Amino acid sequence: MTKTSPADCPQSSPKATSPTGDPWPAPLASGPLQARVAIPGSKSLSNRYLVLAALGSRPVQLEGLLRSRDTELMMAALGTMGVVFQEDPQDPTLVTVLPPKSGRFTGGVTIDCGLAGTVMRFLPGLAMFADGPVSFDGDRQAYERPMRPLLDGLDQLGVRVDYQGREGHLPFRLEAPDDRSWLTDGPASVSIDSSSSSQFISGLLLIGSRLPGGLHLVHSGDRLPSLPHIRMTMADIKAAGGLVTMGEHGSWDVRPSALNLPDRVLVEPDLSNAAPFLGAALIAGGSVSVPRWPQRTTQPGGLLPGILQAMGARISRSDTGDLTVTAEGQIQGLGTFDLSAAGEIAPSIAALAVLAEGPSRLVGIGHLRGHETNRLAALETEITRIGGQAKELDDGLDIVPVDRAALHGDLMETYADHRMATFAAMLGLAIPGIRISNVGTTRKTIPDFTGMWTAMLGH
Ligand SMILES: O=C(O)C1=C[C@@H](OP(=O)(O)O)[C@@H](O)[C@H](O)C1
Ligand SMILES: C=C(OP(=O)(O)O)C(=O)O
Repeated sequence: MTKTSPADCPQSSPKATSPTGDPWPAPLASGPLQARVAIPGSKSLSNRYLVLAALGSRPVQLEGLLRSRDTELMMAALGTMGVVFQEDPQDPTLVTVLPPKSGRFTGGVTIDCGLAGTVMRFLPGLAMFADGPVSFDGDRQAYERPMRPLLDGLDQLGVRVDYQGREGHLPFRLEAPDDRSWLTDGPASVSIDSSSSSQFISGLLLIGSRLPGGLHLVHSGDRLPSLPHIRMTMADIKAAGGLVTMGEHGSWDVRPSALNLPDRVLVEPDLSNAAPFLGAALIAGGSVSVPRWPQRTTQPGGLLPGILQAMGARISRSDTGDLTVTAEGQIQGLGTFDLSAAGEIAPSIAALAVLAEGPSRLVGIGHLRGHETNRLAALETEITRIGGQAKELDDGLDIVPVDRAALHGDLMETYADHRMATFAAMLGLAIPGIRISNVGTTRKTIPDFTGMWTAMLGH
């Protein structure tokens, strides 16, 4: 094991750079596919396990950890706050997390969130348990992402919040309350409107067990996206020995308890990142398999096989855990389809919808305007750019197929958004002449997207 101390952790933001030249000519599929693609670890699970391990009191070994920009940012941030990581020299995805012995995090530090929602929404809560103020900053583009509901929640727990730019946005500085005696009186009551991101709820649930009287959390908004991600947070807290329950009307109770994940935790592959690869089988025909597809999962990507089936794919599973998508190259439109549970796969579904035979109206995803970029605007612009037809709705995106002959290649923008890059690569399988600007932005959640993509195509 190589020991990494906070001082060894990269302090500057791991950047998403293009390894393959910019722009990248997206490869066309020359025929039906026959590929098996191993998908790296789940971003959402990796960053939850890193945070839960940091909140514990014993070493935890994570196996199959995603190593990409979002997890590097998380590890660098936790390292700055006093967590130590030991990485296996032969396998960087095998990492042991050693939480601070004192149970308190190092304050007086600045956290770089990059553009990672899981870093900017899961780490502010840890400032409650730091021995000094903690400042948060990130990419310029991250300044656009909503933060206020989380910080309002922390304010209700007595945290002093100082916005250093625009109110409700990064950058900001947090200082834990001096007087926490009232937190022992019973569960701390917090009420926030989490309709713009489920990550605010997850970020507060993650620290609820460490509050002396626990937490009673209420969501006051009229809709809540990405419920599977909230259930994932609850399942992971329970796996660490925490006690958390969800009420019927958007409320949660977390009992005070120690959090300790099992000594060794295996991270599932990122099922949302499987979407472009499995979707490729629908576009090009043939079959694509993904190994280690879990039988049961809390990931919203678990909904993917059903969605691809609705678009015309055949789905099969092997005894050895492969999930295989097989198709003939025809794609059915989805009609009106509520994607609120799995908004992060919307760009991949949108690419399929552009090439489908019937229309698709993706709804329940207005919150995508606060993702890495305004994804609804970005998808409309990029689909229109290549001759397709798409229209932003209040709550989603309307995609009407056009004749394939009307679709043409162009230089597609990615807006520093990994999923806009993989969306463009999917279209590039069927539309000649697509070039992708800054394809290296895929490093946010996939260490080597272009390598995996060309290998899938047999190039
Ligand atoms: O908790 C998580 O790991 C995530 C929750 C979702 O956020 P939103 O609820 O903001 O969509 C999802 O889109 C994001 O990619 C990851
Ligand atoms: C919305 C996403 O990421 P983040 O975790 O930065 O919110 C995403 O990966 O699609």
